[in-house]
Amino acid sequence: MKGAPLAVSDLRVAYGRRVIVEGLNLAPLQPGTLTALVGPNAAGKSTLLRGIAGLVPRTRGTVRLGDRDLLGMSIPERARHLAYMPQGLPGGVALTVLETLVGALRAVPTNLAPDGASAASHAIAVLRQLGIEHLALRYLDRLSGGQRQLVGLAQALAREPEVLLLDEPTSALDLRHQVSVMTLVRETVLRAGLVGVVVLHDLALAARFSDRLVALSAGAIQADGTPEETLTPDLLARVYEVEARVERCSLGHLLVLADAPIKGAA
Ligand SMILES: Nc1ncnc2c1ncn2[C@@H]1O[C@H](COP(=O)(O)OP(=O)(O)OP(=O)(O)O)[C@@H](O)[C@H]1O
Repeated sequence: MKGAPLAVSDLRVAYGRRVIVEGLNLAPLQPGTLTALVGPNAAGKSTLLRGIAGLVPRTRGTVRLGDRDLLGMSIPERARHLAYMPQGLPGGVALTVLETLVGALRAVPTNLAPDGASAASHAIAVLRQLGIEHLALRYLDRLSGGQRQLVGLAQALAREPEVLLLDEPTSALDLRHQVSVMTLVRETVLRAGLVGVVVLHDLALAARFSDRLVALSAGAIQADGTPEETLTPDLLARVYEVEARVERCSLGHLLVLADAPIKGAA
């Protein structure tokens, strides 16, 4: 079990002069919990995730893991603590899935994979967990969108970092894989005591698998609480500009039913 909280304070993330997130504070994200980040298109969810990951130049504010300053670290040092899965894997990579994973593991050695042979067997084990070990020797740029997304997730999970940041890990997946991937992410976060943050558009998935649900719009936090606290018709009207109902299915999971866009909203 690992275990330091992640605290974000007074964060400012900008692309050149275009400020997307300003003065953002997040109450500490606890180890062993999964937080879903939701909000409309262009709300700033990916930007916030990239800012926390230290991937946007000149990001200001503090991102602390326990008493360690993540933004003040060098990139390799930060990579020992944090894994970030972007929305899409870069294209044009003439490597097999296994080579990609072993390369990622060898770039930041951990005690999970201290040498080449153990990196390969650990990589295969992670592929197996995701049900994609049959893709190990396939070339990355010849995979389907969903298969590539699963490989991206395998890369992020393989290192079992203390902080796991996933940007829309299920957007290209079919129903079965959406549920299996979110189950695996949640189990990994709980078992290894990781701080997990996942950007999701599917509010039912977000509600079902997260402990905490943060809603963002215009680069600012609009609600932050348990899924039940955050997902209210009022919040959905304010943030998504939609008339919606929040109900429970026969298994007790929250469902969001969007009825109509609110007239006059953009
Ligand atoms: N590299 C970039 N350079 C300049 N502006 C950017 C860049 N990336 C994103 N933006 C802008 O930042 C704003 C927030 O984008 P971001 O991708 O963070 O939103 P998001 O909430 O993740 O959206 P979506 O749900 O559509 O993926 C948008 O207005 C977008 O146009």
